[in-house]
Amino acid sequence: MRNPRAFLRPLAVGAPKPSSDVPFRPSRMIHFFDPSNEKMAAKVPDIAKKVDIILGNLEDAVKTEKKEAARQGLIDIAKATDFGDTQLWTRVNSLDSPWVLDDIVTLVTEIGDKLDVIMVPKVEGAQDIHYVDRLLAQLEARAGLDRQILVHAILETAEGVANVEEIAAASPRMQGISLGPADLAASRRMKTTRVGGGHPGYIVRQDPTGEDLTTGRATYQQDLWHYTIARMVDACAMNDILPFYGPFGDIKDVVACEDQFRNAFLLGCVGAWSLHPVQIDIAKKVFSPSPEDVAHAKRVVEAMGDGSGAVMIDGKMEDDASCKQCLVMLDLAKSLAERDPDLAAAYDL
Ligand SMILES: CC(C)(COP(=O)(O)OP(=O)(O)OC[C@H]1O[C@@H](n2cnc3c(N)ncnc32)[C@H](O)[C@@H]1OP(=O)(O)O)[C@@H](O)C(=O)NCCC(=O)NCCSC(=O)C[C@](C)(O)C(=O)O
Ligand SMILES: [Mg+2]
Repeated sequence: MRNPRAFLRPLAVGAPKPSSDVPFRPSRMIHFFDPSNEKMAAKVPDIAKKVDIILGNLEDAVKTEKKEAARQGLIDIAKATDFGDTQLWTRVNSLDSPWVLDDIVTLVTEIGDKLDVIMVPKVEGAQDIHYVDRLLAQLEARAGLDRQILVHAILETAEGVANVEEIAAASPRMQGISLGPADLAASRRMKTTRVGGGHPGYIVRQDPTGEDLTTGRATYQQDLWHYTIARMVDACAMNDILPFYGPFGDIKDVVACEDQFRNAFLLGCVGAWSLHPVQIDIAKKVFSPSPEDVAHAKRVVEAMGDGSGAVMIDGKMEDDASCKQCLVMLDLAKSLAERDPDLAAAYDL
């Protein structure tokens, strides 16, 4: 582990200095596209205007024979597109794959000035982040970049979950972590076949009221991901980096997608992935606080003055701690309002 004074020193001569703060830009959805798919790629300039983050995916969901075309496609799109204040990310191939070294070297060299964040899949411990950290510093120095490219880890192995706190703290380059429920399910040998979401078999059942065990007992579906998301949120919050729910693979089930995203939002995640254009508006809706919640937060903060003491609002006690929750809500609303004129009008801040 690096000593605290060395933590913020560049890892290569001439590399940009690490920042002590992760920029908290609006990050409600990370929209995935396959840069080797011409139809998807053609939509990127328009989609980029609607999303907070657009991500060129090079890893799973890109066919083996298209890996190099996807890498080159992302370079071409990045060079040809003005992304405005939308963040450009990529997901590179996993660190044990034959493609990742060329992914990182080529992308930083060619479009390092345009890339905000590199998402690294299947991160298992701090050692994976340290490897990417040093490599990026060397490449940034060689490319003459004046700002660091940040790193986002996907939590998608049992080992990664067990080490999530050390992953979150591994480098000042860490921007955040996403849940990868499909690979994580496989790694844990969970008996599911889905990409995120619930399962009808994962339930609790009401106690029997008499001798009859088989009828009249309600069942309640439980959330398979609660433990992992909560643990990820804590690891991120304690290190001032950002937690995200990952993908929801049942594209047609927009209702359950909204539920899964909202659970993550309420637990502390700042955003989720959109795999299909239909999921962009779901994420925008869920990860933007409602105007009612923002109005309530404003009332509480105004009534609390310097934030100490206790007051009654609408029959409920408000104090320092509820005031702090309201400030979290207002900070988010303000940063979203700066980017989104409709929200600015709705929030009236
Ligand atoms: C699901 C799929 C196959 C349905 O694709 P489709 O073509 O069948 O859908 P569609 O409804 O017919 O599409 C309508 C139009 O939208 C376009 N379109 C469709 N999607 C997009 C998109 N994302 N961005 C931009 N455009 C898109 C599509 O090309 C089409 O264009 P057209 O009208 O001109 O014909 C397709 O949406 C897709 O491939 N999405 C991305 C999938 C992906 O990135 N998966 C990897 C992330 S999840 C993951 O890796 C797991 C994780 C974390 O690692 C772990 O849990 O372990
Ligand atoms: Mg995966």
